[in-house]
Amino acid sequence: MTVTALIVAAGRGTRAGGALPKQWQPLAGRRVIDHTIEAFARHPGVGAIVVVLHAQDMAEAPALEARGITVVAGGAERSDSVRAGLAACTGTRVLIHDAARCCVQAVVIDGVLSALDTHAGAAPGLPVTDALWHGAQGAVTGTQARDGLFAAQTPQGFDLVAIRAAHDAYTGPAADDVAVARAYGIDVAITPGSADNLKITGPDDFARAARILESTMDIRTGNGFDVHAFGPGDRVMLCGVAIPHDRGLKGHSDADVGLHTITDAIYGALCAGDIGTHFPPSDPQWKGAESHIFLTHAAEMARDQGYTLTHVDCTLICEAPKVGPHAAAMRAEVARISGIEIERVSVKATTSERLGFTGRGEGIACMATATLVKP
Ligand SMILES: Nc1ccn([C@@H]2O[C@H](COP(=O)(O)OP(=O)(O)OP(=O)(O)O)[C@@H](O)[C@H]2O)c(=O)n1
Ligand SMILES: C[C@](O)(CO)[C@H](O)COP(=O)(O)O
Repeated sequence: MTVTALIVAAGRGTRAGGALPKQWQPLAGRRVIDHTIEAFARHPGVGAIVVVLHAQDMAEAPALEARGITVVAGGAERSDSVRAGLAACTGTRVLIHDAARCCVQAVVIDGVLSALDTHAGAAPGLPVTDALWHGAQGAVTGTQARDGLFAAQTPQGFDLVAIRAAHDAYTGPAADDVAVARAYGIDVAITPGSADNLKITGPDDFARAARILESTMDIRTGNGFDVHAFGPGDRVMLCGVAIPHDRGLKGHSDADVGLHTITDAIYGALCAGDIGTHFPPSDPQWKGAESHIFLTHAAEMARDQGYTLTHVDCTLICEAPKVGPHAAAMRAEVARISGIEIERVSVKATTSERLGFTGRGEGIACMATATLVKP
């Protein structure tokens, strides 16, 4: 059974407020929609992902498509967006999910997929546990029995052919895809929902979603420290930038002490040894190597293990050369090599007040930290 996750993200998020529609707002280190996509991308039962975007957000499409995601334009109502997305789905089953439910856990997806073995439709629901009232003008006007009532969540899963036919036959507003399915006669099982599977709707929901995501995240910090001695030369490589100097740095590779230290910080966060583990100095192929090779390797290793590099802080310790005039270029180079935004990279420098080996101008030391996050 091939399952496509259909993530609807074409709403404007008017109730949530903010400068951007809620799915594009930052939350716990990445955008809301990225958490949602990641939840399905890492689920072993999901074979393909279709994302429905608002026409004004189509500039985001190439980056999503580069991740193997199919992107289509949505419509004025949620049901229009679902219909547009269903046309692009492949396989036999579909999980229709709100981009705004970015904390969805694998166990909720598992429950829906299992129920689809015996039903044409399945969706998570939470039994209502609070007392229910009718109200008007700030006063209670009646009560409502809660027996048999559920709060509906997504993903709502269906046989693809059946839900396409149901949407084609449906007219008028629909609270969700279960309503559309039932109107067509599709039998829908209720599977276990989760209080954590909230839909970001109002401004306060961002903080709640961040707490949920952060409580399950694997957040790691690694540190690195390296030293290279000065030797003959007319420039030094620091954080990928060649800086004219009256001496060079000695080393087996290009001796870029900045990139070596950041690379070690990432390996440290991954508990993956150090630069010498992966690029032994005894191996002649790394003689004179450009150090971006090492940082690229560490950053890819982190990505392959599901981590996002969210921050790098690097401090160079030397009396000379002066780092300040080159710090912006260094940040840009570290960001480019590691594949992250420049705003996530800090490069700064200090002297050691003429004390010690750096103070005597015998070499350059460097320390760095790297933060990795896995949702
Ligand atoms: N025309 C629409 C409307 C909604 N959605 C998506 O449907 C999900 C649930 O809808 P809701 O929470 O109501 O989102 P918005 O419509 O964006 O919110 P608001 O009503 O506050 O504007 C969201 O992921 C939203 O992006 C969509 O794809 N197309
Ligand atoms: C589909 C849904 O998430 C089920 O709870 C919900 O109905 C969609 O959000 P909206 O606020 O009703 O548009």
